[in-house]
Amino acid sequence: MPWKTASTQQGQGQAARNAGYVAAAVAVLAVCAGVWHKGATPASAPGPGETGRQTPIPSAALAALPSSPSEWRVLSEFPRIYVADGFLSHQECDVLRSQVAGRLEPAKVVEKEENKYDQQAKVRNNKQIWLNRTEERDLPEVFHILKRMHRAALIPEDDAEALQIGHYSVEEKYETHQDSDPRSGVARPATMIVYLNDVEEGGETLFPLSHRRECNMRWRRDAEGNQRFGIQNCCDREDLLRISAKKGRAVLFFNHDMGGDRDILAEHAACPVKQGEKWIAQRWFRYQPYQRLIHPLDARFDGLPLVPTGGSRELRVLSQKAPSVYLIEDFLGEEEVQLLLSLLGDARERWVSHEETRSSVLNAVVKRMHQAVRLPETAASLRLRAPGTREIRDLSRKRNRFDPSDGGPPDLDDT
Ligand SMILES: O=C(O)CCC(=O)C(=O)O
Ligand SMILES: [Fe+2]
Repeated sequence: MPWKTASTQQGQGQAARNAGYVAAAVAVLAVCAGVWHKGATPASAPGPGETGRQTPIPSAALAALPSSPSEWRVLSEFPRIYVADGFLSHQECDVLRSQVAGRLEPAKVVEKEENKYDQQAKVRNNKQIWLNRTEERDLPEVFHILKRMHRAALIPEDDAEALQIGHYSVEEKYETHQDSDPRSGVARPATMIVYLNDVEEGGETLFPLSHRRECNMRWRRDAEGNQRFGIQNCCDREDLLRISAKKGRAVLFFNHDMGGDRDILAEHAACPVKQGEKWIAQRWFRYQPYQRLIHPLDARFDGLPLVPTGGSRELRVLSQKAPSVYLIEDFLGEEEVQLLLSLLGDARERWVSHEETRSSVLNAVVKRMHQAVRLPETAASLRLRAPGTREIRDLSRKRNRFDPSDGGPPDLDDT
């Protein structure tokens, strides 16, 4: 296992330790601003509880709103790519699609060259719309989805471009590209895509990772001598990370590394749809407020736990920035708390590792912690002490490429 370092210190009685660990089932995540925000946070950025907030939704109305029971799976740590099935309900997918209402227009790319239209069609030939401020702010179904997207990415609600709804017909695609181009002043540290329908064939989101050169926008001859352009060379390859479009499935990926620089490995593409059509909702997250939209508070997920959340292990936002503080209830089960206490034994403090303990429970807890803060497993070691804390340190750039023979993501190619 990549996380390691073990040391023991003696002292402190069992009773005091137990008291300290009562809090262990609740995790408070303070996400270091330096990890997520490159440069200073603008002073004008509104935070929770500041002016502009609307009245919280009454608790009676909350029960009717769907929660997000989906678990995030880690597909890649460098770059960080996550997937959650059922992130949106089918009904929510339909609500987003219905916003399009005949407004689709050809999608554009940041382009500096002449002959823009041809170039664009070669790179990207699908259609899309951007929701407007009013739709994002005033439609409860929409803003609840947006709030959930931001909680999942651990990014403040106003740090994003408008939601896009995209559509691909047969043969429509988007060649390999990066979502972020800081040199042109377009820094999009993370992206979330939610598929709004099942695609019959094709239409996967492809991450070539270390095979980028084999998939870039050039003509190549395949084994049968056929000329194939760009991602046509890669979209049928079983050895590459391809995520098939399943209704409600979300993909979250980070376009910048943990130091804030654009990560070339986050390059990706939309494979051509072969049969059927493809609908997506896409959020491009920013480092700073972009639209200056303030969403109403939702007592299930904003602020201290006064109302029960929609489900166990839901993330509650205590503070969105400076610092970002999140709370997760029922983070550990009783059995897990007992296991951690037993690993501590008589020691006052102890660093524990999977190598040393061979504990599958510990392994699962550590993985869950990393998943919760959207950080690679190599980025920390687990220190047990009263009260229990998890330290994030050693942000080494150890590569952990997608390897299908490694267990990989289960059935991601099934539609
Ligand atoms: O549709 C997809 O799978 C990817 C879309 C995409 O990467 C984009 O629009 O930037
Ligand atoms: Fe993209």
